[in-house]
Amino acid sequence: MSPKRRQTDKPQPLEGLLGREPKLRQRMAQQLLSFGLVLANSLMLGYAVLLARTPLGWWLLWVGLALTVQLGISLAVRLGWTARLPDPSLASTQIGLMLLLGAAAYPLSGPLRGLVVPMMMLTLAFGMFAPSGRAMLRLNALGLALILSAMAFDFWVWPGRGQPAETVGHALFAMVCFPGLGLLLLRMARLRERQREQRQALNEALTRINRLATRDDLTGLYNRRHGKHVLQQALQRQKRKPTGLLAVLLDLDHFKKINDTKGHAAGDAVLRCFAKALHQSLRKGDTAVRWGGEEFVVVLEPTASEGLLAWVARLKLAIERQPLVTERPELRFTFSGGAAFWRPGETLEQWLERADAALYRAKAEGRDRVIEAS
Ligand SMILES: Nc1nc2c(ncn2[C@@H]2O[C@H](COP(=O)(O)OP(=O)(O)OP(=O)(O)O)[C@@H](O)[C@H]2O)c(=O)[nH]1
Repeated sequence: MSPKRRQTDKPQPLEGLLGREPKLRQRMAQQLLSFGLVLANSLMLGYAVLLARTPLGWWLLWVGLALTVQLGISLAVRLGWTARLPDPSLASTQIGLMLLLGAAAYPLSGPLRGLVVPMMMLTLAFGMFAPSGRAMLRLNALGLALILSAMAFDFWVWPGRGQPAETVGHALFAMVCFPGLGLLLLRMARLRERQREQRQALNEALTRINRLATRDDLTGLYNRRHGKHVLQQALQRQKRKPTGLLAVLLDLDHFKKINDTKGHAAGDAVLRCFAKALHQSLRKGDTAVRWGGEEFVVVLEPTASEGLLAWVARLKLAIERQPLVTERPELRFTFSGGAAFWRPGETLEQWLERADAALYRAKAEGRDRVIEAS
């Protein structure tokens, strides 16, 4: 089991509340933050409503609606209902509804109504979680339109309640601060987007580098260096729990002739074709390595039901079925092999030397055969 796997198997803090999957946990952490904001706003509005002698029923209605929005969205996110949506944390919907409630708080807050503008700006700060910079700007414009409408409504319903200059001051404050906050958040969204792109490019580069370091360019099989490492690992596993491991050294017959008579490109095509057949003939857990030139190493974990001969037959059949062989019969080729079971105590080099000696015998005895080392 890999260390990464073991780490995710560990119980996570607050797993029941936040979930297990990292992205879900991140979304739920956002929800907790927003829940705190709803509670703080409710308390602040309660104080403002008491001072203004606004009927308490309005405050209760406001708190009821705010908690319904908050709990409803948190529940939908936690249960994974939103996971497939373009905005899985429902940030835009939640911010939009909270802005509406924020604006509704303005006429309820009497002398403290000026506090509603920074309260709404705090809600807008959550716009950094909106799916795009454009969505965030739309929310900003919506917030400004709502608060200005709430101010106009307040002034129209209770014209004598506050100084007109005070309301104009609030409006000017909102008109400066909302777009300012929007621009700042937009800048942040762009930086995050660039960071995301750079991370993706880095991951792609790492995958490419990893492939270049471990794979053979022509055939796509493991290269010799990485193949050796994989073979050593297989040996270590055998030392702990010997289940039987068979190495087969394979070499194409008279490959030089193909190169000399049909050209180097045809030789390359034959190597690719052989690698593909090899790949098709192997089972999960078996390893194929381009050892060099036209030489390959295969490590098989033989089962009771299938031995070396059965695998060789399958490889030959796979070669016969390759389009290169069916379409260009003049490129038909054979291979020779030397096979050796690993013996306890043997090093990789000793093991492969025995396979090599068996391959030498296969060549000497007329090629197109696989011989098992004694
Ligand atoms: N086209 C191509 N040829 C390669 C590549 N790597 C090695 N070779 C050629 O493989 C040939 C190997 O030839 P030899 O070692 O003489 O072996 P052979 O002709 O297969 O003869 P036997 O092994 O004795 O059956 C050489 O001509 C190399 O140039 C490659 O990547 N592409």
